[in-house]
Amino acid sequence: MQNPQLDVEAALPVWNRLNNVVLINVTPRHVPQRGAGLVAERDLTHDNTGLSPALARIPRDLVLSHQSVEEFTKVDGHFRELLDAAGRKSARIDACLFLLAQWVLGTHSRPPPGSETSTGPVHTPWAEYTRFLPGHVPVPTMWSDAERQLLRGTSLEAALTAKIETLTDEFDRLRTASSDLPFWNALFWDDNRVTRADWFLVDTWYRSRSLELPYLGVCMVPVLDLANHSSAPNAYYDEDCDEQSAGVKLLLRPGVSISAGEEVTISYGEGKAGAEMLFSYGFFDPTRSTNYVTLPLMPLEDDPLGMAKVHVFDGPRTVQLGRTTGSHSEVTWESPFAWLLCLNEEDGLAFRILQDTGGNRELRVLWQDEDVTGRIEALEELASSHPLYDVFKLRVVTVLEERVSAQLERVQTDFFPPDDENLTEASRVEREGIRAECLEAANALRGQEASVLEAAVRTLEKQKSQLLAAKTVVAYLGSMEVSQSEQAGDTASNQSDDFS
Ligand SMILES: C[S@@+](CC[C@H](N)C(=O)[O-])C[C@H]1O[C@@H](n2cnc3c(N)ncnc32)[C@H](O)[C@@H]1O
Repeated sequence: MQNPQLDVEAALPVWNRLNNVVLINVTPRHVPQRGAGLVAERDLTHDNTGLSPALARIPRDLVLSHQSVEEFTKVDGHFRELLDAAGRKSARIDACLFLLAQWVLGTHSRPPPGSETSTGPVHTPWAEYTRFLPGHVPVPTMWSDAERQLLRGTSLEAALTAKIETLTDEFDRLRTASSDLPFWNALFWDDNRVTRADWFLVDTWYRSRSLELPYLGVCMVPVLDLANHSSAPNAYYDEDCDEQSAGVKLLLRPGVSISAGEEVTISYGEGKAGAEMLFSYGFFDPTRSTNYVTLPLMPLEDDPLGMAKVHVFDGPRTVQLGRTTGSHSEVTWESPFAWLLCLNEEDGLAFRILQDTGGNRELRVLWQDEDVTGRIEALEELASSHPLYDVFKLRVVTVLEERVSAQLERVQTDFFPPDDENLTEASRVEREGIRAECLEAANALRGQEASVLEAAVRTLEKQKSQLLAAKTVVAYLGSMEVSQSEQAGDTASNQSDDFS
């Protein structure tokens, strides 16, 4: 969809006045490399005493939250029809539908002939506000195919493929479901006004501009969403629950001074991994982002219980590797799912199907004959008192070492396949139209993840050697060898019987 973007410097002050948004000593400005931002109009100081001075106040009724979308369905019958047809599958989809509908209404002010009724369509301040939002956000869902290839081998690869499939599927379903609704058919699909790229863009707005508030939950707050991120922020936001002034406030941080012309920044979340920052916001600072890498795990190939394990496990089917700043050798890992993958029937893990009086069937998990269905994430703790705990841990460490080593090899593989040895990396970048900022971000992520994975392999190898030397493990492996040679002996004697 064509999105004639409104200029924040020229037009946002008018929108603010019309919608009771108050900016105090700050103003919207274009900021180099970051799109729009908020900038101090004069020197600001918080001397650590008294209340934090407010820099912006946004009324609560402007906030786009799950609750506000629900309330909106009560006044706009057309929108209610749209949400019902889309199936109300998640708060994110509903919020994105609200943004899309308001954006289309804002850019095509005339609704389809005969469609105006007492119950809609309703223009909200968002119909205009969406026109201040950027037409491009540098998150990888908006990258070209060639640019996305740069992320091969990083922890983002699988997440990105899954996200693109989800968004494509959502768009196809939306199109099918709303084509039967005359109002939305005329507004969205006549002349192919709304495209798949629009749905991707709306999702990007929501992902890169929403924040979490204690009472309103995940929401988008207009104008506050112009604040850019800094790892040393000078402002923060808070919810104002006072009935008279209910809304969201941007406040100066205690002990902070901002000079006139300086940017006002907030934190998008401390301790976010580089992959998460790139995925949600389209940028990250490799020197500041936390050294976390999260890798998906699959059931072991020959595990007959693999499907059942996936079915009963509600948590993330991943391993999280973390290296804290300052320590360059040790990596901690956490993976309740790996414990479930590595325990088996002979260890005391069992599955039972329970059927209630209504005929409903449910899969339950037992550990040492005790029902632990609600506690599967604590399997390591449950197994810690077992005499073979070190043997179990050796299995987990071995599986993780293989997984991490495979990922490391992949992330270190050249991402330009050698199809033409005469072409340099630079000429390939140019030929495939890869933008410099995508190459830079992907390289930074690959470098950061490779270094965490290398350290993780070293840690896991060390843990494996220590476990292999543990008394219980030595005794267990010894007993396994004896039983294997007895089996081999039995086979050999059977064979000699056969041949005699
Ligand atoms: C909540 S919006 C902030 C307003 C935005 N700059 C705009 O033009 O409307 C978040 C987006 O701003 C940009 N951004 C924010 N902080 C940044 C930073 N520190 N470095 C680079 N880009 C940043 C990214 O594109 C991010 O997805």
